[in-house]
Amino acid sequence: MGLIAISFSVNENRVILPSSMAPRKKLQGLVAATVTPMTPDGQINLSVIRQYVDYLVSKQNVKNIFVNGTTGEGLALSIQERKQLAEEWVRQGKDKLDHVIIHVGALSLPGSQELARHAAAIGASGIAVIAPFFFKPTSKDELLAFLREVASEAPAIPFYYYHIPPLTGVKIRVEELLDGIKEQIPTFQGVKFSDTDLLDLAQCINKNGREEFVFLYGVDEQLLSALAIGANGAVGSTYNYLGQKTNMMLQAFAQHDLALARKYQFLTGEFLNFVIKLGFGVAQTKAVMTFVSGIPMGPPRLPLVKASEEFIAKAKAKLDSIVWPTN
Ligand SMILES: CC(=O)N[C@@H]([C@@H](O)[C@H](O)[C@H](O)CO)[C@@H](O)CC(=O)C(=O)O
Repeated sequence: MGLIAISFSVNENRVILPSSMAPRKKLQGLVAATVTPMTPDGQINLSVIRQYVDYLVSKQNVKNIFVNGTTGEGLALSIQERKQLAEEWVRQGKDKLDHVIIHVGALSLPGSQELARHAAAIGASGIAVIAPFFFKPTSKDELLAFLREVASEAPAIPFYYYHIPPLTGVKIRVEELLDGIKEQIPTFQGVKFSDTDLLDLAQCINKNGREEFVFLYGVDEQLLSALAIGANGAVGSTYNYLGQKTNMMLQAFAQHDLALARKYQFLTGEFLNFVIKLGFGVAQTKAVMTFVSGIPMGPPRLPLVKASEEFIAKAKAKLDSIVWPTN
């Protein structure tokens, strides 16, 4: 990361990352959507984040993270907690990670702006924002206006739109949103596309070019299809514990070994298909990540409830039973 030395007793207006310090390496490949570790009594647990970073880098070969997103329960955290987590991830990621993207979306514009200023001040590599989803934008212009007001609070770091209509209910097509977006948001860098509408994604890539913007796909079980139409990489929950396997898929795809790439995708799909049938979400991701990494991720926050012991036993048995290609 292009970080400057900063003090972490953060006065958010004190340190603004100049554009020359922004990371030069384009965001691509895998980005782990981190879970937020919590103590058994439901407080955020910053003490394991260092271990978490080391685990991602050394065991999963994943050097990009997306903090406080869906998997990170960002919308279930207080502004203060989100800032503390962002600071700790940036601090622990320094000299180890390539990109630390902080999700700063919130239901209120001032909340989102405050988080955007904070992310810039602590040296995050970029920010991402979902569409507000209680009072929803009903048109491209309304959504763009909200995003612009957030992005302008962090004018020196890249901005990504986080498209996740299954959760936000905001179904404005990204193809439409991107038309002329650079004039409105000069820092606009790309999209985290967490939807199954591959026609929309394909149109975005076709019209804008994957060289100009970055397109990161967010439905892990369908990543190979997105790569085929030109996605630059992916942000997702499974890269926390299947990052190394998915990296093998990316490598096979890059080497035009489609048969091998498919094998990896089918096996990831076999696991996800199995757990989705059992009931799979953020709580279950925390449980899987706990048993795979050995790092205690703790329970989710209400209204989510922790995964059952039955789920954990079945998911573990399934994952252990998968025979991955040896190449
Ligand atoms: C709805 C949802 O949580 N989607 C996940 C996926 O990684 C998802 O867990 C995976 O594809 C399994 O279905 C990501 O797109 C979310 C994400 O990247 C985030 O945490 O911000």
